[in-house]
Amino acid sequence: MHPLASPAQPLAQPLAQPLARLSPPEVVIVPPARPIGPPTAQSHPFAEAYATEDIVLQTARSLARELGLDSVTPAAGSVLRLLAAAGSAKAVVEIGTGTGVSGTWLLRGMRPDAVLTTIDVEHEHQRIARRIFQEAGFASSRTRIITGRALDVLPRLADGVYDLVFVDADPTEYSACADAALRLLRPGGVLAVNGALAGGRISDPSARDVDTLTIRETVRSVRESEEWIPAIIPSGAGLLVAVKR
Ligand SMILES: C[S@@+](CC[C@H](N)C(=O)[O-])C[C@H]1O[C@@H](n2cnc3c(N)ncnc32)[C@H](O)[C@@H]1O
Repeated sequence: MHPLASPAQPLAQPLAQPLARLSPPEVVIVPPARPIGPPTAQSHPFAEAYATEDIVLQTARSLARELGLDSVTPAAGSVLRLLAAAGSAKAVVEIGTGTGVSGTWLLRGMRPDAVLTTIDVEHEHQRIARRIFQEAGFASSRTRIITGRALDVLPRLADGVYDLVFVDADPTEYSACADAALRLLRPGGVLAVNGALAGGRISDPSARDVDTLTIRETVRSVRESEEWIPAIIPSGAGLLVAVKR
């Protein structure tokens, strides 16, 4: 187990050494030779290699792998950073903290005074993410880390004040999360949903598993809604992005 993942080492305490020196060789990963994450024909190797990750992101990604989590790929992370920067994002909601890969990319695009509200049902994942955000240089005031199920937490968040909502948790809840995003976002705010290509199954009519069906329905309803200006970005597992009119 990676030292940062050990329950015996409280992540709330500051690191005594730089993160690079804490990482044993087996978890210090080199930039990928092929796309990370679920295989998709659309995720281009050059786009993945173009988005380089530092030791903090590499460590967060490595810890996610140990926990069996799929983090956003570097290319998808760079798109999230771009969306946050393009919108001068001051308030962002993330559904699915994981170990903090996507959160770190988002924070790096957000304004210096911006706050990331990140939700996850697993406290253990968030304990690691909190430490990753700290190691990435973000003050604790820059993150609001809420433990709970997305559909329980989202109704408690304020209407119309968020610049970006990123969804990367339970695919069967994607439609409900997109509906919640419409309420949470200001006009001109952006929704981004990870996994929009459903692992390459999105356009395969014979794929009728519950995750694919829900993702397909979310992609369709966002495209047909008068309230969104949508696009699919085929980076990583695929991002459904949509601007709220
Ligand atoms: C794919 S991982 C997120 C990865 C993260 N976005 C990243 O790129 O670093 C999905 C996360 O969603 C969380 N999750 C699953 N179902 C959830 C739910 N209903 N509400 C909140 N979080 C949930 C899991 O515990 C897991 O940490």
